[in-house]
Amino acid sequence: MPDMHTTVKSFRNLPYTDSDDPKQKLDLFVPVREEPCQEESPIIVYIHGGAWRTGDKSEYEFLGEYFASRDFPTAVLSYRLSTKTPTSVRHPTHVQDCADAIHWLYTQSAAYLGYRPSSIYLIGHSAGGQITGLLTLDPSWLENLGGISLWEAVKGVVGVEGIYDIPKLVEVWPTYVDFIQMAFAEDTDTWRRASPQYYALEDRKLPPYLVVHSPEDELIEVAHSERYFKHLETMGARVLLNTEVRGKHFEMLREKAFFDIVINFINESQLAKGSAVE
Ligand SMILES: N[C@@H](CC(=O)c1ccccc1NC=O)C(=O)O
Repeated sequence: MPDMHTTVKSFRNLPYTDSDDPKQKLDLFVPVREEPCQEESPIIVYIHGGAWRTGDKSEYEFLGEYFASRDFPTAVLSYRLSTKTPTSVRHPTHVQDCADAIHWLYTQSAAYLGYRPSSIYLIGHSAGGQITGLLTLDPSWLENLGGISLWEAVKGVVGVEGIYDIPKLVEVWPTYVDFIQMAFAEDTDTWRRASPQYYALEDRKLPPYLVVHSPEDELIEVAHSERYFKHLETMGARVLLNTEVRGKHFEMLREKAFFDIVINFINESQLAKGSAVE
């Protein structure tokens, strides 16, 4: 783990809806500043992976701690998983929960941050990459959340070893059909509609988008990210592909190189935003 900088205060298990389901909660990691800072930092939202059936925010505290120590308040989300067969939780519940969490952060997190976050950066790993992809490419998710549109507040997206094309994933890895059916049922049309690869933005500009994939990923092939990257390139100006962070599917998240490229991406996107001529 890289060195920490700023002291971090954390707030755990904040419920982001009225439900008392332990999965509809988030942990918030906030940099403690000695002096009020000039500019409001953007907030990072981390959406974990685990094939929509495993994983929990508690396993990714290290990411919240680290990004907050580098002055970025960070929310690490849990969302309801598709664990049992037959399952009651299926797509689009995962995406809906994460959209609800983002809405909560916008409307309620000022009590913890001291300001309302108007710039949001989404990071999604693996199954979380599917969720962040849909939140970005299907704007209906972040629009009309309690009468406000948060789509424009998303200033950048990082997809990390994401699942973007479910039919293709199952074609390449036939055994994955088990967890895909648990989360998306059997209908391959639903698989397609749940895949960011098949969405394109019309009349809007794609936010800056970084696609990261370790060449040592043992669970998803780099070509999966390359195809998604090519698709994004047709829609946006600032789309980046990085295949330099080493490490296996879950291990690469702890690499210093991973933290560095995410922080660079956010800093550069913030600068580009400031100088953008609209
Ligand atoms: N540990 C997971 C497996 C998993 O996470 C996974 C397996 C293959 C391809 C992608 C995966 N995760 C994506 O979120 C499970 O037990 O279902």
